[in-house]
Amino acid sequence: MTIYKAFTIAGSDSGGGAGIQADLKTFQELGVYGMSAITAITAQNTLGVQGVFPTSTEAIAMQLDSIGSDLAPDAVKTGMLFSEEIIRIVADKVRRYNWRNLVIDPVMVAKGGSPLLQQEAVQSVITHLLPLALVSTPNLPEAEILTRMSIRTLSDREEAAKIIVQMGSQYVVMKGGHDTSTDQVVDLLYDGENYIYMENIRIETRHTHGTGCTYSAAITAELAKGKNVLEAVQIAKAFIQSSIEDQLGMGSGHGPTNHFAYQRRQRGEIRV
Ligand SMILES: Nc1ncnc2c1ncn2[C@@H]1O[C@H](COP(=O)(O)OP(=O)(O)O)[C@@H](O)[C@H]1O
Ligand SMILES: Cc1ncc(COP(=O)(O)O)c(N)n1
Repeated sequence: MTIYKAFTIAGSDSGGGAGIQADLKTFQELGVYGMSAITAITAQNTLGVQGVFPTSTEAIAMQLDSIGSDLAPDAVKTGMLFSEEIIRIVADKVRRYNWRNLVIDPVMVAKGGSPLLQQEAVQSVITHLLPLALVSTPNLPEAEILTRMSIRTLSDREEAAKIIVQMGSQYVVMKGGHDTSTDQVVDLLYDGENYIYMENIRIETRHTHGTGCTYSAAITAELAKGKNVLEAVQIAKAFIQSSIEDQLGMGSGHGPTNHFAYQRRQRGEIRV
């Protein structure tokens, strides 16, 4: 049996709901071997981010070289990259090791409002990273910052998706979780030609810490197994939907999603 390998380049979340921890749990649940390079350590729980400690650029470059020189990932994702300097190193190594199945989650701000990307680094995401992306997964505020447009209507989303594809990302998944004006969550997948809408009932919950990380990790895991982008996004959507629905209810703030839920449902252990 072939075991496919997925690699996450992201920040550590001590609370275990987002970042590296969410990515590795998701990889494991979806049956791929997980590897990681840590760009920053965050002291974090369901109440917020108490501290951010970027990893040294030397340590980041070495982690990327360790993977690149030996463990050939089948798909790679990026999460919290924090600074322009870190983005440049990551982009350089992605090109050097020819990592093509690349998912960019342009993480900017944690749910509680703490910055996870320095403002001056936004331009490097556009210049250095998006052109390398097979898929990018901005949420609505991130898409607004990347495109410098205000996104209110579905046609605004389509226009913003077009701009992000023009920036070089082959596919864009614009996540709709932040639009709380309806009882649906609407994600949009754009491949440069077709707009595909994915709609789900909005689950009423405060436990959405790490949804974006988990969703992009699930896309990465499925790409690692050889799924095409549409298939990978559809499976990831089912994964994130189950993990929000079957709440763990941990902590007194924004709790983590339930990374066990999707597989437990597949095995019939949780009734839908
Ligand atoms: N309350 C919710 N109910 C159902 N799906 C949600 C909910 N919140 C987010 N999602 C889904 O979770 C994924 C991540 O969404 P989003 O919150 O927009 O991104 P981020 O976590 O990066 O801020 C998307 O697929 C989105 O549709
Ligand atoms: C280390 C780290 N990376 C990313 C996020 C974003 O989390 P979310 O997916 O909830 O936006 C986070 N809170 N912490």
